[in-house]
Amino acid sequence: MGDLNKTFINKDILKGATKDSIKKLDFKNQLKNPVMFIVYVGSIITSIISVLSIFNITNDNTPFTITISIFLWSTVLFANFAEAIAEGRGKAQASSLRAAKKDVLAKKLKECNIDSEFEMIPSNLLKKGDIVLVEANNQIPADGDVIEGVASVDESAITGESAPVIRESGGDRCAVTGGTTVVSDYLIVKVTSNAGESFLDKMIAMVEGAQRKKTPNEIALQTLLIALTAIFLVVTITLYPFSRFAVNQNGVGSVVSITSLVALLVCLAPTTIGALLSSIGIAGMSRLNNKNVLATSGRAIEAAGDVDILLLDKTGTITYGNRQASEFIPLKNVDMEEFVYYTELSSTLDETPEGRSIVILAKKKKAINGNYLDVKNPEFVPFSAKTRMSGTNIGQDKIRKGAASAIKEFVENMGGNYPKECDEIVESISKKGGTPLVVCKNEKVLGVIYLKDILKKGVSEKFNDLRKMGIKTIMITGDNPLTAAAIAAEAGVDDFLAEATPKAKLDLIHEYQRKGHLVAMTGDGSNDAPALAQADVAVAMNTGTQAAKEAGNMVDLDSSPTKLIEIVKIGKQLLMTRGALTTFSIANDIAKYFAIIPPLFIGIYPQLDKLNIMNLSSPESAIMSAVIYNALVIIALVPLALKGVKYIELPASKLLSKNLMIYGVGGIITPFIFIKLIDMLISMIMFI
Ligand SMILES: Nc1ncnc2c1ncn2[C@@H]1O[C@H](COP(=O)(O)OP(=O)(O)OP(=O)(O)O)[C@@H](O)[C@H]1O
Ligand SMILES: [K+]
Ligand SMILES: [Mg+2]
Repeated sequence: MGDLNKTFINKDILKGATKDSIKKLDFKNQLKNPVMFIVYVGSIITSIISVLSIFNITNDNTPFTITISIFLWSTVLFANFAEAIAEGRGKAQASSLRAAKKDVLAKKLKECNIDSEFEMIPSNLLKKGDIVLVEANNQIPADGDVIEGVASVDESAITGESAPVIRESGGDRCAVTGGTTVVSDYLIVKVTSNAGESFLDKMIAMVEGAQRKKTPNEIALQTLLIALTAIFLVVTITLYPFSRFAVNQNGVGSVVSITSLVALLVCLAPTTIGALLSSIGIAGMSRLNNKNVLATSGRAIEAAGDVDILLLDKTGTITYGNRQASEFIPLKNVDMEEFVYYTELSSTLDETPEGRSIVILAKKKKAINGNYLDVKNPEFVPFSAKTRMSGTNIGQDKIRKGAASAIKEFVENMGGNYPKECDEIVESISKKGGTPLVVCKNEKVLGVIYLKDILKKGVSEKFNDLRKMGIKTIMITGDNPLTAAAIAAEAGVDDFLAEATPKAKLDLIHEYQRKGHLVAMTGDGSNDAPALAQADVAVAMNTGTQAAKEAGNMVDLDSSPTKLIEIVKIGKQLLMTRGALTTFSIANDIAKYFAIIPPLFIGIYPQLDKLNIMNLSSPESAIMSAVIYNALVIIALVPLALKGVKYIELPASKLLSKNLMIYGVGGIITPFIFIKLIDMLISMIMFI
């Protein structure tokens, strides 16, 4: 994200996180994480016992109790720290975004025209529906839609991309973002969001994690962790009367102390994953931000890990989306002058980029032909993705331009016939990947406009990578099948759907979802919005319309059609990291079991000696070592939780067995080694 802070961790983040881990000690905050709450309560209990034993009110082992109490508090603090540091990275990103969000004076117009009267008002007082004029070198004061003008806009404050982009009224590139700057010309903008609800505000809230909700997967895992903890809680509590009973029966040993039981509970509970769970999620979000993608839903990031179908809009997504008129081709019996006249007439009021480019080309031609447009009361018929045409009515005459199939139907409905010659021109343009627009006057076809568009750079290799990841790519376009086929071949997508209406796009997604696929969709236009709203992972291009951005659950600031590769990797990595750390955490407990149970009960049941394979120096030292290890392992794993486990391209089953090997077996062995080492260290210290 451009000037967003991309550093993994720096001094300020560390400092802030340290402070926050203490702030997070408050009761209400601790309650949010039930597994860690148990440790929190345990810390309080052992602290009280420590105080009581210092004043000899109880006859507990004072150094032992104090040590346990210190390390239980550390466990809680380390868990807080893990979460705080994950949030800290987001906060650092947010503060550099805030720097882009300056209040400016806006020229609020009385009417929608450049010569209108205006008043200067601070941008934070602008409301939805206000109309503002933004001239060259001025910052756009709020999010909005361009209703007049074409200008280049510097969006680097948000995207980090230094090359200015074109923003213009009418088409899929009419949305502007508050905080960006007009570089040349002027724009008249209708404000679409109130102060405090802008895209930048939302971005800031997102990267700060303020809006992060737990995903269903996370909730399911947390429920499992709580259940495990509850079982251990019951087991531990019953051990107390049990040990009392056993001591009375056998007449040997001593009753297990409350401190030891608390320690046992904390060691058995899945505290490692409990402490790191939320930071894994926040870090995933952060990694996505670093790739210039903003996600409004954590669930979408997880879904991205399992996506197997990607639908892409053509114009504006796979191509740059500035379809420009490049050639006029009249039919044989129509002369160029007449054709140019009607082409311009069909587009004079068409505010789409296509329409405007047609007028520009017509004006160029007219400079040669010297033909002037002079009509009374034209009635404009705007373009819609459903009719796939636009035009002008003058008196009885209906002049139209649009997709060949749409014009064919129009002409035939009016009793005309659609000439074969036109089909041939349309075909030759389409085969080159161009968009043909057929022009007609009532029932008579006049000729064809050739609209050119350019493929975004480097897409075809990237689609190859998606294929390797097992993702099928399908381009969907309102264009005709031949144009679609040409662009599909050039871009290297697996399949395409042509002449798609917004509803057809939506239906296609429904169909795949019904068959059990997880569907991602990338699009930029208002006509993509319904499909984006339905897709499991919906990436809107930043260059796209407000409607598309609102319907999606992610915005790609780079407007790259292949950004999904990165998104999928981050999604997979997030799921893998969570799985790996859960496995590790639970495997760890097996070793702790062997470390703690034998020394705890050996006094009562000498037979337990056989289980004492770790041969730790004393029961107290064994319990302390297990608790210290349990605390330190959280800190040790923070970097892994933040960075994520390494992503490798392997089939899911192989990946699972590989991870089970590393984190499962590793999780059993590691604590044996470290608990033994800590125990040796403790007995050395005691000896000194
Ligand atoms: N201004 C216009 N006037 C008349 N017809 C148009 C205009 N713009 C586009 N068309 C026609 O309508 C078709 C659908 O355009 P639309 O922009 O809705 O496509 P889409 O569904 O967004 O897919 P894509 O983004 O790939 O074009 C175009 O292929 C073109 O033939
Ligand atoms: K534990
Ligand atoms: Mg489009």
